[in-house]
Amino acid sequence: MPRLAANLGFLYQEWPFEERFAAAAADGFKGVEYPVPYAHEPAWLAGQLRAHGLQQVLFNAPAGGASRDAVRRAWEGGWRGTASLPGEQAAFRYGIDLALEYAQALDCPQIHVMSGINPGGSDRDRLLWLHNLAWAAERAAQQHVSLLIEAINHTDMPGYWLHTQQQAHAALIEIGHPGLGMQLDFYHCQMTEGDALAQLRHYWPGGLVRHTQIAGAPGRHEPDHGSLQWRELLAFLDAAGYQGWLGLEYRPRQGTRAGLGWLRQ
Ligand SMILES: O=C(O)[C@@H](O)C(=O)CO
Ligand SMILES: [Mg+2]
Repeated sequence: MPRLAANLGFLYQEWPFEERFAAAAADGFKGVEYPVPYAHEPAWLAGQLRAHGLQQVLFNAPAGGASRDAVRRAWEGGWRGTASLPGEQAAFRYGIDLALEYAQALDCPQIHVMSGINPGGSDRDRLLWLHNLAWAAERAAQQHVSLLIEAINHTDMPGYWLHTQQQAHAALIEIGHPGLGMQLDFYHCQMTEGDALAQLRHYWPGGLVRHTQIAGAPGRHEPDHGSLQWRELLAFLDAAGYQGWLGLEYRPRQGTRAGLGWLRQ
């Protein structure tokens, strides 16, 4: 079984965000991830991690905005990253630098960089995306932080630029920066490509999968609800010697603790 990280943006919603660290630690988690840390000061978040013996495994670069206030409002305002968006390069660079500040404070080795809602984006937008990622990867590497990209399905996030594994891997190979890797979310993969296990088998040899996330598909509930071959996926990662984390990024059907039973199966 890979190391498991509780995604505090999805799990433990019975508790206010401020209390989710304690709740996750009480259930035995050693790692946490969440998409949006920017409503809290890095020192406070670092204190929570220390107090509860947790490791910060992943968080997202800002979804948008070129100031602290704008960053705090970005997710609610519908932004989902700026990496492929023309006219947003100032926000993109501001966001990367802010994320790197948080990564230092939280001792977090990797950051997810979202590409943005860009339906019908052009070849030029693709070049911008690659250019932005290359710039950001180099900047992050100076601080020993890796950047990750994740394909997100269009049912949950219509118009999201990066939505297939093929698109992600082609971009990573083209950029060729060692500090850039793949966040393979089995839920999104199952929703888009239909067979997450086949995709994992296909792309694993490229060595670009650095982080994984899981939820049942469809529904995005516990992994044992739906068509995801979660046992086979976990067995594959074990057999392949996967050293990364598996983020539990699902909406529990009837409470987080009641829903942890699939892990004991
Ligand atoms: O899958 C997801 O939704 C997340 O991993 C994320 O970072 C964007 O919402
Ligand atoms: Mg995900």
